[in-house]
Amino acid sequence: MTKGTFLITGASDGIGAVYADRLARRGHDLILVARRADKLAALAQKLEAETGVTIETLSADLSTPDGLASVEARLRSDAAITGLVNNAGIAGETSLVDTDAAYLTGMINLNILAVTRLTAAIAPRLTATGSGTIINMTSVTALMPDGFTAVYPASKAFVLAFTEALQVELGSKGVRVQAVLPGITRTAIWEEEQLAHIPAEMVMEVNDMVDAAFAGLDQGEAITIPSLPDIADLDAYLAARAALRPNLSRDRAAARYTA
Ligand SMILES: NC(=O)C1=CN([C@@H]2O[C@H](COP(=O)(O)OP(=O)(O)OC[C@H]3O[C@@H](n4cnc5c(N)ncnc54)[C@H](OP(=O)(O)O)[C@@H]3O)[C@@H](O)[C@H]2O)C=CC1
Ligand SMILES: N[C@@H](C=O)C(=O)O
Repeated sequence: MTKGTFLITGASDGIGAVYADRLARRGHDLILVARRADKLAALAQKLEAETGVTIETLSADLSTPDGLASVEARLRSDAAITGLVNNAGIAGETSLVDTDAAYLTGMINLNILAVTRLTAAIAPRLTATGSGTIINMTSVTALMPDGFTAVYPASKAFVLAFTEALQVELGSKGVRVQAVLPGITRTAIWEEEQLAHIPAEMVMEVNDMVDAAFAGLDQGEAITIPSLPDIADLDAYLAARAALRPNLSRDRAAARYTA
């Protein structure tokens, strides 16, 4: 019996390439998406030979309207696709004032718009069958935007909020939705020079990160932070946020604003 096909964005390198490896070894057919067709083809050939699953590659620039539309169309129409890993993303900005506006637009298109539209493209089919999996790659910077750069952490905070909302909307209809928040992970998103200046105990190897994310998925976690030693810390954070909820919308301003 088929285990269903996963479409993975940003599968030509780094975290996405390891997801491809792990999902192939779990018996899933794959559709690998990224811009570099040669890298996708080489990975597909290797994994097909090693695992026997069927792997297709789609070369697309997800920061462009045409590239995004081509992958969206596939997600809408291909009933074999039962899983989506929204992984493609870029960082690389410097300060807001020094970063080219076109670069920031590309980052927002890829990190936010593509994640939104690809999820919206697959969601109707998954909710109709009451099954399937969506994995969204966010970042620990979603929880600590201060002290990093401005747009990248904000894009990842979007993905986290988007995913948490979908856990209610799609989760109630049988779709599994996971947010993965890696810390610093050794991939080409970082220059070697940058990693050399970060304490080694803060840098996770990419295989370890993805294996932990799968363990979180298998344990039914909605939010997986591979490096967080004590899950009670995340629970406390979420509980503190939930405690605000009853007072976040009221018919009168707080007394400190009206005295
Ligand atoms: N590494 C880290 O420390 C962390 C990473 N993350 C997130 O993990 C995800 C993967 O990052 P990582 O593996 O580290 O980065 P890499 O740079 O190693 O890989 C990025 C992948 O995205 C693809 N990609 C980039 N731009 C586009 C585009 N315009 N259209 C389609 N595909 C594109 C790249 O392929 P190609 O160039 O062939 O298009 C590549 O496959 C990102 O969302 C990142 O924000 C989160 C937290 C920490
Ligand atoms: N991708 C990393 C930053 O560039 C991160 O999310 O920590």
